[in-house]
Amino acid sequence: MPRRSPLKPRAESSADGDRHPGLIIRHHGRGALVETPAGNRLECTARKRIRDLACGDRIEWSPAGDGQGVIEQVLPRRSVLTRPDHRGRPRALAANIDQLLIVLAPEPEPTAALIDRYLIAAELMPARAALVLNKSDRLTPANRTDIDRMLDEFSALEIPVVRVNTREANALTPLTGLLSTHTSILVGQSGVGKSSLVNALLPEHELRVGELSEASGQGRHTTSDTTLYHLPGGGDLIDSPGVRDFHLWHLDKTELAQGFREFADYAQQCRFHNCRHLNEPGCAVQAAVDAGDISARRLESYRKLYAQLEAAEGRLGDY
Ligand SMILES: Nc1nc2c(ncn2[C@@H]2O[C@H](COP(=O)(O)OP(=O)(O)OP(=O)(O)O)[C@@H](O)[C@H]2O)c(=O)[nH]1
Ligand SMILES: [Zn+2]
Repeated sequence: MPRRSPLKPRAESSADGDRHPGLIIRHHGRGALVETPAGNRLECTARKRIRDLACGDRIEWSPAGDGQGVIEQVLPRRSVLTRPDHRGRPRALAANIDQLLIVLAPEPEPTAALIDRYLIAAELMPARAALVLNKSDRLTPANRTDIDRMLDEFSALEIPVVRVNTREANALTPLTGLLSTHTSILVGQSGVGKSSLVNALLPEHELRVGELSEASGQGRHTTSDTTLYHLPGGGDLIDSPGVRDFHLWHLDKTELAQGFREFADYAQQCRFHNCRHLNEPGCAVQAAVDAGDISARRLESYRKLYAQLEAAEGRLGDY
């Protein structure tokens, strides 16, 4: 390794030649808004061979004149969120997410089975998961007990749970804490308050969208574009209507058990190495349920999903 000359500090590039590192803030077709480590933003076009670019991708770019750049390479991703395009082929929507925040609320009434599905998605991405109970101002003596019981089951799986609302000042503090060191997305049922949370977390949201449009000089983006936001309290949020709508599109039934984190230690002890934990003899996951170490509801949820996957040949229905 040649030693760096103290007189010639490298530019912000640590890449070879005229290549510089960057982060995709937003992309549209072959173009993308790229942020440099110093926080500058420039419009770039991707080389033709780069097929699948996504918001959140770490890339290398080279200057192309006019203050614009060319994306030369996409660096390996730690995770990717895909959804089918109009032909049903998976397309990357967002990359390098490391936290899935599952938003729920007293209304619409949450179901544990739906949370299970989001948790499977998180485990398989892989990303850390946390539950965000929004509209905490709507908790009543009547609905609180059921919700607490449901959330306790997930807390026992060491999944963080926070209670927030978008109506009171400072009521988002537990959420900003969770967000601060991660690249997160907010997912959840319609009406739980995802848009309200994004607006509350990004008070200058509208302004920022305007700025981005000006920076790109293209005005090509629409409100449906997936965008990465740096949060005022630290951490990044990747958001778009498509991301919020996220659900599991494809899942192999043989992967399903990996989505139930508490099964792992027991599954190794099943009599058959390829035990499906359905009704096989010597199933250690079933034994753990009988011993009260795993929730019977979770195993039941797994079995229902397994049956659905088998019936639908690998495609999960909509949430
Ligand atoms: N009481 C109360 N209402 C809230 C809170 N947050 C959001 N709401 C209301 O809940 C409703 C749904 O909020 P949205 O932010 O549109 O929910 P969403 O999850 O984005 O819904 P979709 O766009 O359909 O996915 C709106 O009427 C909000 O005003 C909250 O903390 N407390
Ligand atoms: Zn088993």
